[in-house]
Amino acid sequence: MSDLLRVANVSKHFGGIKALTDVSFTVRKGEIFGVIGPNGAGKTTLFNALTGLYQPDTGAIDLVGTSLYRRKPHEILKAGFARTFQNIRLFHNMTALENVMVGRHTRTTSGVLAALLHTAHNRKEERDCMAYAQQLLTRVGIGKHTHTLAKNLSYGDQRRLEIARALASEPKLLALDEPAAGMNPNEKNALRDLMVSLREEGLTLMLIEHDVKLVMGICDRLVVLDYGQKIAEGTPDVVRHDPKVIAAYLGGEVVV
Ligand SMILES: Nc1ncnc2c1ncn2[C@@H]1O[C@H](COP(=O)(O)OP(=O)(O)OP(=O)(O)O)[C@@H](O)[C@H]1O
Repeated sequence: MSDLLRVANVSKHFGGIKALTDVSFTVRKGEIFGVIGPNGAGKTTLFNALTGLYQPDTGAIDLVGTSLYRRKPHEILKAGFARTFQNIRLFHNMTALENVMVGRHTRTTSGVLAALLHTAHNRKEERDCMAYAQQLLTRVGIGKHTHTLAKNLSYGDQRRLEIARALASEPKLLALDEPAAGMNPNEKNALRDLMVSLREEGLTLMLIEHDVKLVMGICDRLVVLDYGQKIAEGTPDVVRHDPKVIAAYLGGEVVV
């Protein structure tokens, strides 16, 4: 498998807090790559630093040869790196379909003027965009909620809608920040099936997840953070038997 994302020596400090120190790893094309670690380990800070929400202090971040280091979030999205958020960020008073259509607009070409003038090109693009958004809603399992306002969807469905919106930008890499948080066991199973099928279609996924069983069951490889530093990297089998990981997690027991 070829390398998709190369992260080298990324650090991010907040005043005296070393949220990330010299974190390096590589995500390979077509894998599900987990990022785990205890609370406060730096997982979300890492996603924020990779996707432009935080400016890293040092390091290098490359997505198939394009540097994402200190680029703006919309530039990173356009380069092919989409994400979801730990605290769901949807347009609550817009329908599910409209939320996904917003996500699609990074890949449409009509400018503001064409939209105002309602040109033929603009109308066709909107129709295509709507059809594509509808397909994605079906793809993530909420096709019947097309016209439901985001705020009226169940928690699990809101998380799926976030995934559909991220997919609408046709990313090479999709980072999911705790997608299973608040989901019941059935919803988690559906989410796992969705992630596996996305990988089968060739998408590369990064996953922050507290459900260690889920993450160990689905990830090809993982990186483990503790106090902002990488303490382990490898397959689930390698990671779960790593003494540093065992100590960081449970103070002595093998991780699931
Ligand atoms: N904007 C910020 N300002 C100051 N400190 C921050 C900021 N963001 C994160 N931190 C600190 O950085 C450290 C890492 O936090 P982060 O949220 O990345 O951890 P995490 O591994 O995602 O935790 P959790 O599993 O609880 O979500 C913590 O000590 C946190 O308080």
